[in-house]
Amino acid sequence: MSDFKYAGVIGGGAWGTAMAQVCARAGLAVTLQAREPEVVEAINGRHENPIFLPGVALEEAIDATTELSDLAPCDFILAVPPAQHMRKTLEAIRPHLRDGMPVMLCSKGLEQGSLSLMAEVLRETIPDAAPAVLSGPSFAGEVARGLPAAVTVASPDEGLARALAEAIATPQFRPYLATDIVGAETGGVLKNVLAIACGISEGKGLGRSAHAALITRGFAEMTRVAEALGGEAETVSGLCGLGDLVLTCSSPQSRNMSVGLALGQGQTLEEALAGKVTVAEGVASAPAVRDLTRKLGVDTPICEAVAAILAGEVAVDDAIRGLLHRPIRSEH
Ligand SMILES: NC(=O)C1=CN([C@@H]2O[C@H](COP(=O)(O)OP(=O)(O)OC[C@H]3O[C@@H](n4cnc5c(N)ncnc54)[C@H](O)[C@@H]3O)[C@@H](O)[C@H]2O)C=CC1
Ligand SMILES: O=C(CO)COP(=O)(O)O
Repeated sequence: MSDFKYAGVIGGGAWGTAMAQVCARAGLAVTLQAREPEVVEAINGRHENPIFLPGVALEEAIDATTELSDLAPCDFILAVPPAQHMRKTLEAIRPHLRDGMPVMLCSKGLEQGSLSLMAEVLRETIPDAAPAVLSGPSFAGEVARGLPAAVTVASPDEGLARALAEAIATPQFRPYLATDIVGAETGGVLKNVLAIACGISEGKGLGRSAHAALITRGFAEMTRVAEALGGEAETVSGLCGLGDLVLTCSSPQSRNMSVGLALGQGQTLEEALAGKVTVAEGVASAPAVRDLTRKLGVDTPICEAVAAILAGEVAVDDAIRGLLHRPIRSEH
């Protein structure tokens, strides 16, 4: 049995709310910090999050607040803001955390500018935190409704990964353990960019064969990037890599895939994102992934094509033509 009894969740979006739900179902006390007072009011008063997770009845045990200081007594933190806001979020929570606080990073993105994964951002902002990563195929709506899901919980401290996993596990939410946080994070970053590619393919009506080719060649890109960053191919072959790639590339429930779908159907990026309060992380991560892989000298043609389309540097049809006209090469 884990000693963790009290979880603090930062971020009242769909995934932060779903993770608070998981923690409450696992029997933990939970405080969820959200930026929006109306989200806090709805969670505490009506046990729902109508802005980011509409239509889901939330556990009454979830206590919401706008104040990061209210997370001070927690045994561990789940950090779930959009990746581009992770640094300032961690800087803001830092004064309220005790030394060595376990922080489980649940966001999936690469920081623009620094080209840092979230664990690097954590190391720079709260150097004495004990890092962990939670990632895997898990749509917030499904998880929050109690449908089954399995994820990777990774930490270089195997004992911490186990303690966190045991604390949050329920019969519906099954964590597997890993020690490779670089691999675990890289999978989550790239699958979002690759899901945009799959959405574009779907929107253009390119068929199931193209879809399978994109997933497979995208997985090759993911593996190369993870290894170049010091992660392991075995990690990305698991839930946090291949598993999440398959999920996110296969359902318009994915915000990333649906952005791609809209682009493939001829919308501009501005049109595809118009009026959305939710985040499609691949849009912000794609240029950072391109900068990083060029720096690393890793070949990622699909991610490059997505970055170029999103930046308006190339038309969708030209990007597809470019991918299909690459020189014939060895598959492995
Ligand atoms: N929704 C899902 O099914 C899953 C999402 N994730 C990851 O969780 C992370 C958060 O995504 P969601 O909870 O889905 O978000 P969301 O799209 O439901 O909501 C947007 C979130 O962004 C926050 N936000 C907006 N502007 C901000 C700012 N300036 N500073 C800080 N926060 C700001 C909002 O308060 C809200 O919490 C992302 O990295 C995503 O990839 C991971 C697994 C599943
Ligand atoms: O990460 C997710 C599922 O594992 C959610 O994907 P989207 O952010 O594309 O909706």
